[in-house]
Amino acid sequence: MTADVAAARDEDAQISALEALARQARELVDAVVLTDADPAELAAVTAELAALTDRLRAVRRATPLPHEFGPDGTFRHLGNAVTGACNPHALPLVVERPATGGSRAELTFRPTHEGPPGTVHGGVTAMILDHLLGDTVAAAGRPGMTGTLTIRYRGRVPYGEPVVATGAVTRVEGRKTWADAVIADTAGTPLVEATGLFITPKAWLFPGAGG
Ligand SMILES: CCCCCCCC/C=C\CCCCCCCC(=O)SCCNC(=O)CCNC(=O)[C@H](O)C(C)(C)COP(=O)(O)OP(=O)(O)OC[C@H]1O[C@@H](n2cnc3c(N)ncnc32)[C@H](O)[C@@H]1OP(=O)(O)O
Repeated sequence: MTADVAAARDEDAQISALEALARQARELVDAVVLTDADPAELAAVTAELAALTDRLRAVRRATPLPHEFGPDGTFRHLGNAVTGACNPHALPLVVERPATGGSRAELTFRPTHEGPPGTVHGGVTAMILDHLLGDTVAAAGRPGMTGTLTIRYRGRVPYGEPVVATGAVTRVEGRKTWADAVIADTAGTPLVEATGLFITPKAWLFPGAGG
């Protein structure tokens, strides 16, 4: 085994272990939101969690996991707030890019995403749509930063039930790209609609230009 292959296997093992930790941390958050344990039990669990937090902090990175190209050549950001498999905060959203164009994701929100009673928080759905729009423009070869994001909340988004998010580019002009996205129920009824204007930074047109 060459040193390169050994290093790649070490990295794979590190990432798999981090993904497992992030999944468990999501389970923990869900358990916290729904627990009905008594105060003594809550205090005991809190003390154990404080000890675990100290153990993780003992070996600390300076920054979250980087944006990078994975072993299969595709772009990945394992620490991303929306898609990052190693980020407990992430849903995580798994985005597909259908051959017909645009982006698509099936997702199920959890009680931890609740805003109004029985309804997913509007900021959470906006975050998902922002990311899906960003992926949609990137899939069209026009990666960009969100310039504006307009949301129309048409119906309550439930948690605990699958919904589908889809996005498509609608217009391009110079470094600007507009796209629409929607979260719909499985019957196709739109619940939240979004329009975004994305601006491709000059540096991304000519990577390395720095401007
Ligand atoms: C090597 C490439 C690597 C790429 C890798 C990507 C892979 C992707 C893969 C997977 C998908 C990931 C998906 C992520 C999705 C998440 C997206 C977010 O959450 S983004 C965070 C929130 N947004 C910000 O933080 C922006 C902060 N703002 C800025 O950085 C700048 O203001 C920026 C880039 C938006 C524009 O800066 P300027 O200097 O390039 O723009 P100027 O030259 O001033 O303007 C150009 C034109 O755009 C208009 N413009 C600029 N900003 C605007 C705005 N905010 N709203 C409307 N128009 C704007 C201007 O009026 C101008 O228009 P006129 O040419 O005159 O017609």
